[in-house]
Parts: sequence; structure tokens; C-alpha cells
Amino acid sequence: MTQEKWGLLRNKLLKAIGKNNYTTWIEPLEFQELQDGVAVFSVPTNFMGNYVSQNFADLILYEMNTAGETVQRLAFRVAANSPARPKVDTESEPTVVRDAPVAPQMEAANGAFESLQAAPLDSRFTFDSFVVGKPNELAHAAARRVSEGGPVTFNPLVLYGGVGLGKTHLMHAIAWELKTKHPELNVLYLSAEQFMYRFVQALRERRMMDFKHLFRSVDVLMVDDVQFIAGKDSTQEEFFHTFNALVDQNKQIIISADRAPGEIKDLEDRVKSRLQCGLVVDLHPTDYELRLGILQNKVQQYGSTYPDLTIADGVLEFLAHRISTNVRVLEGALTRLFAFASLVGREIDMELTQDCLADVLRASERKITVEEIQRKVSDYYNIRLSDIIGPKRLRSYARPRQVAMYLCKRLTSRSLPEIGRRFGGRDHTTVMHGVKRIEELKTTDGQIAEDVEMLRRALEA
Ligand SMILES: Nc1ncnc2c1ncn2[C@@H]1O[C@H](COP(=O)(O)OP(=O)(O)OP(=O)(O)O)[C@@H](O)[C@H]1O
Repeated sequence: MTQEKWGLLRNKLLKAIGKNNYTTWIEPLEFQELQDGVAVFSVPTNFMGNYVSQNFADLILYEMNTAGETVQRLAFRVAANSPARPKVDTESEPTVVRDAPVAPQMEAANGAFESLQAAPLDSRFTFDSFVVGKPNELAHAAARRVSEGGPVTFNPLVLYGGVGLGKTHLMHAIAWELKTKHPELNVLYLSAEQFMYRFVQALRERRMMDFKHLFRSVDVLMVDDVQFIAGKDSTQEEFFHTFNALVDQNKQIIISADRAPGEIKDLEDRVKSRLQCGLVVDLHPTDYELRLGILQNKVQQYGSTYPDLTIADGVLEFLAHRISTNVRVLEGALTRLFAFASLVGREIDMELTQDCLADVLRASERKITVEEIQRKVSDYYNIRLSDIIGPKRLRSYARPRQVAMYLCKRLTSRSLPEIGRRFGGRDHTTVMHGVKRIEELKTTDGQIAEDVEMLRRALEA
């Protein structure tokens, strides 16, 4: 087997196991030789050799044999001095790791221009693998519309949202779709940082005309993480001119940012107002249903890599409930669970999940505040917030107040005197009495038990 062939195979492995696993386990492997049905790799450590052999050997063997090699076994040698690593083929397969530069072929009209370096597209970031839910349905619909490549209706499309909510995923999905449906279109996707880098390079090499010409000759310009150019005056200026030139030619521009354009500090007003001219849509923080959908989707993808692993009922629901920070953390947690479970050869049950993800679960513990509880409880019972905190002793206020006190004791780390203070300066014995009363009622009064449960769920969602 040649190094080139291994390079191609690595691409397949990347697709199958995802970027994280690939970078950690496959990238450091160096193919050495194939002799008598044994494929020999050098690895940096024994541990790595063992891990790969336990977790990915079947997959590697399968891919090698499918590619026409006869391989019965893999061997891993710890090498002090490894030979140069074969490169992942980026020409025949568009699957490349994010941030690894690749030069797409851009035909220059008069042959005088260099090809323009674009960011590679992650083959996993497609519309098919994007799970749609309430928080992202508008952004998804807008992305779909633009990806049809029809007449430009809104220009630019700006997608914004917090960390790890799927902006890059949607951008790549648009680019893939356009490339498939309209191969004739010159689609350029790059990060704002790469835009700046190209600009500075052009300045340094005195090739600004080339730079301008290149950027103005694209049909669709996609710039990810545009907040990066905030405060970088000359880059902003060039971006502004590029932007205007493309809009004038009715070329589609798609931008992503980590916040609404108007809220990006140190972004020039004229750039802000240009960005606000088109359609600005945000990706909201995920909700429980979306997180669960994303997890289920991921598990399905893992099915081929880990055919023997099973997940106990309730684990995905637990993760969707507990990890609400961002999708990247959620995916990372699942990847770790699968790797761990396959390492120890066990079903993914609650116990394994708690053990394996203790740090992630601790870090994403949501802090519920007393105020939040008071607000939710007053909404739930349809009374005013001031009635929960105030002195009225009417049963219709006293009971919700006790429920709120009970929830404060159970869901926050506040002490009884602290809780009392926040309920209009009540004594800690009053809080203690309230908590006890609800505890008793929960066992005798079905309605109270249900109220408390509903509220707890709403607060922890
Ligand atoms: N709705 C979704 N369906 C499936 N996967 C998703 C979804 N949203 C996010 N992801 C996944 O979460 C990870 C993070 O998403 P992405 O890189 O697109 O986030 P981002 O918004 O660009 O974040 P950042 O601001 O950090 O660049 C990716 O692996 C992506 O595939």
C-alpha cells in the first residue's frame, strides 16, 4: 500500500469517526509498510497504539480491504523518529479538517491571478445533518433559501448567535448545496481572519489589484465570524469596499457573527449598517427538544463506528437536560461516552455516564436563582410577584409562597436565613416550616406534588 493510498483512506476514516477522534487517534499514525498481510504503523506512544487497535482497528482493516489491499492485521510500533506523515488528499475529496488551508481552483480570466485560498468545508456540516428545532428554524429556512442559488432576494444574509450554535455548520451547508446544485458558481467561503490575512499579504506584496479583482470575481462570498475584523480599520475598509462592489453586481453575500451586527463593538457604523440591510437572523440558544434531536442524530451516526454499543433508556434525555451550554459541548460529551464505553466494553448507562462525564456535568450545572423561582411560581399560580414576597397571609398567597420556599431550599444553595431575607425579611423558622409543610403535602396532596414537579422541571429546563 502506498502513502498516497493511506492518505485517501485517512480521509474516509475522518468521515466515519469525526474530526475530534480523527485528530486525536488517526492523524498521529504513520503508515510504514504492508507485509504479509500485516499493516505496520508507527505511533508516538504505546497507549495510543493500544487505543487505536481496540477501537478503530476493525474500521481501518475494513477500509483497507475495501480499497483493494489484503490486510489481516494491524501492528503498531512506538517510534522515536517517525518518517514524514502522508498528507490527507484534499483534491479528490473535499473532506478536510476545518482550518487546514486548501486552494480551490479559481479560473482567472487573464491568467494573471493566483488561485484564491479558501477555507475548506467540513463534509459533515450539511443540511442533512443539521437538526432543525424552534430555536434555529428561521436561520435554517433562510440558509435553505439562499442555498437554492436563485435570484438574490436578501443581501446580505447575516446569521448570528452564541458559541457553538451551528453558524459555521449552516454556512458550510449552504456552500455544499451551492457547489452541488450550481457547480458553475464561484463560491468562496472563508473566515474573517483569513480575509484579513489575505488582505495584509496583498498589501505586503503590493498586489492589491489582484486581491480586489479576485474578491470581486466571486459569485457568492461567505465570511464566517465577521466580528473578528472589528477594530481592524484597514481590513474593515477593504471589506466594506468588497461588500459594496459585490452587492452592486447583485452577488450574494453571507455573513456570520457571534452577535447582532449592531452590537459588535468597534465595528464601523457604515459596515454595521451595510450588514443590517439584508436579512439578519439569529440562532437562539438550544432548547431541550433540539438538544435531544441532535443527540439522537449523532447516535445514529455513531452506529456504524460502534455497532456493538448500546445506550440505556434515559441517558440521552439526561444529557439533553443537563448539558445546555452549547452543541459542541454536547457532542463532545457523547463522543467521550462512546469512546469510553467501547474502551471498557460496557453499555452506556447512567452510571457510566455520570462517571465518565463528571467534570462536564459539574461545569454545566445551571445556577437557579431565588428570583427566578419566585417569578416562575408567581406566573404559575397567576399571582403577583409582590404577593409572594409580601406579608399577605391569605391561603392563595401563602401556599405558593411555601412552594417557592421549598424550591429555593431544594434547587439553590441558599441557607434558610438567606431565603427568609429574600421573602420580605421573614425569619428562617418560617422558611423551615414552609419547606416541611410542602414536603408533607407532596405525599398527601396530588395537586401539590404535580405543581412542585412541573415547576422544578420548568426551572431546570
Ligand atoms: N442544529 C444542529 N444540528 C446538528 N449539529 C449541530 C447543530 N447545531 C450545532 N451543531 C454542531 O455543533 C458543533 C458546533 O457548531 P458550529 O461550529 O457550527 O458552531 P458556531 O455557531 O459556528 O460556533 P462558533 O461561534 O464557536 O464558531 C458542530 O459540530 C455542529 O455540527
